[in-house]
Amino acid sequence: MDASGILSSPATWVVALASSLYIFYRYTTSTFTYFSDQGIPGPTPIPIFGNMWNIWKENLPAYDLALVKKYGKVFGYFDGRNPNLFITDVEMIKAMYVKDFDHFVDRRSFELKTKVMRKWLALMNGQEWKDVRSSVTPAFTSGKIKRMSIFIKESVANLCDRVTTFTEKDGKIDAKMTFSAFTMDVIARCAFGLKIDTLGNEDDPFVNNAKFVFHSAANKTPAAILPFMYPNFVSTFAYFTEPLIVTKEMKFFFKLLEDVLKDRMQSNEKFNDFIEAADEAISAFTKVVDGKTVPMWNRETIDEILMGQSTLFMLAGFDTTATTLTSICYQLAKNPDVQEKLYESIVGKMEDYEDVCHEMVQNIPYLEMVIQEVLRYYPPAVRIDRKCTKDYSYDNGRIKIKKDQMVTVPIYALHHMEEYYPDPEKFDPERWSPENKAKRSPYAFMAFGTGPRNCIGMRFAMEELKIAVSTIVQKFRFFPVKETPERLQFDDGFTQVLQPMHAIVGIEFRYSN
Ligand code: HEM
Repeated sequence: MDASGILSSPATWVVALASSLYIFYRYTTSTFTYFSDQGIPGPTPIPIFGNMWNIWKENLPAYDLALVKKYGKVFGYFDGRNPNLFITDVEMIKAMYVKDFDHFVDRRSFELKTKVMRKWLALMNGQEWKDVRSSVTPAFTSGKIKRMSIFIKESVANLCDRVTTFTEKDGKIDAKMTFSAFTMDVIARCAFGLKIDTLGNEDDPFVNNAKFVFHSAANKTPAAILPFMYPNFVSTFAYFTEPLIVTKEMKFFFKLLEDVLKDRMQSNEKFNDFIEAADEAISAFTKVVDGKTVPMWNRETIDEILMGQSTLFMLAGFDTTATTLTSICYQLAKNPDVQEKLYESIVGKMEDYEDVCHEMVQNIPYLEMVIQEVLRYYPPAVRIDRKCTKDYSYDNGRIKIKKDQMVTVPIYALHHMEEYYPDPEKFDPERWSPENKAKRSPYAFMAFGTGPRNCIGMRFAMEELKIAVSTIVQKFRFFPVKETPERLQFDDGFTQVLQPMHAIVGIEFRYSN
């Protein structure tokens, strides 16, 4: 038979198809003995999906907790064909996220090519990440945050007006909606230099575009897990895949910032916001070339880095902080003793101050304890990960981690482990008294991550939370109403940030108001 005869034979096509399927099958399953060869337990993976089949329909916090309960503190998991070691062992967390950080500098990344997003700190790798992180860090010093606290206070004043209206009209609030409007207002002011009436104006393009960016329906479809299972596919076919991530709503914010930066170039005004602080910090970052100290980047690159961090500020800071405030409000409604004790602590501190301000919120131990317990109970980021950048061995070779392997800490599950937090489903701020805190490893609390790649916005977030809580708890009292759920529920789906649902609580003015 000649070549054309062979090609047209059905048998050839059957063999070719069967061989392709076999090769594909082998490709998607060839890694599946990676953990069992090391004696590490874990759920059984299936071809193509690994352990991620149906995860987009799950409730991620409950899913992770069930895995930890079943397989223990160290287990193997597969994102598609990619091994991912899940750890809730505090010594391992310390080793990989802090002590041997130089093996785990990177986070999972999708190598985006789109301008601005490719400069997002959260997605950058290696030396580039180190440079940008070092250059942006001075924008988050206590002094810079104090300057930005003025904007937070203005937004809190708007929040109180809005809550007053709800109190008079309905006697209850939808906490997530109310606090989302507030955190968006803070971000518009601090990261975009804009004073928009976010709280009152639902038609504002800033609000509408942000809503779309944050409430992507894709989290509940298999599309959400594609970049996790096959990141190289997403990078290789970036032309087709990136428009799914870089939507026109996202581009709205890039354009907005570009315009803000252009305006600022022509102005000598001082703004005291994040853009200004970050611009100063990034522009001042230097390198040494031929013995001479010169700026690290040219103006064009500085603008791109700046826009990257401002848009990331919005993505990383909006929902996380709104979810935390919602959870605080819910727990105060459900725990009146805690609420009263918090009220007394804040009012006691106010004796030395005319108004809630940066200095006033710095040292209120019980406020800190309540926020810590809320972040323990409901950590907004469900999981964090690191990518191994150089082969690594733990505990004298008992566990081997190869370059490119992922290591994940399921934060929600870690925070609900009996071993670290006895009676973990009990909301108890006393866990954070200095004596109780000293008994526990600091690595059992990961709400802001840990090590050199932890949350860069942590101090800003804490400032925002403390100013908002200190102000509203003095004026209002929260309590459960018939719509308040027995347990706070979170939306299903492969979401990176907890999404509280039906967080309706009653609200009344304090008598002293
Ligand atoms: C309650 C509020 C917040 C929580 C719970 C939170 C939590 C986290 C967590 C868990 C991480 C990963 C850390 C790790 O991998 O070790 C992270 C990273 C990050 N967060 Fe936050 N965050 C909050 C607010 C903010 C705010 C307000 C900003 C911006 C000002 C921000 C900016 C970032 C950035 C840029 C990163 C990536 C850092 C890097 O890769 O170097 N976050 N955050």
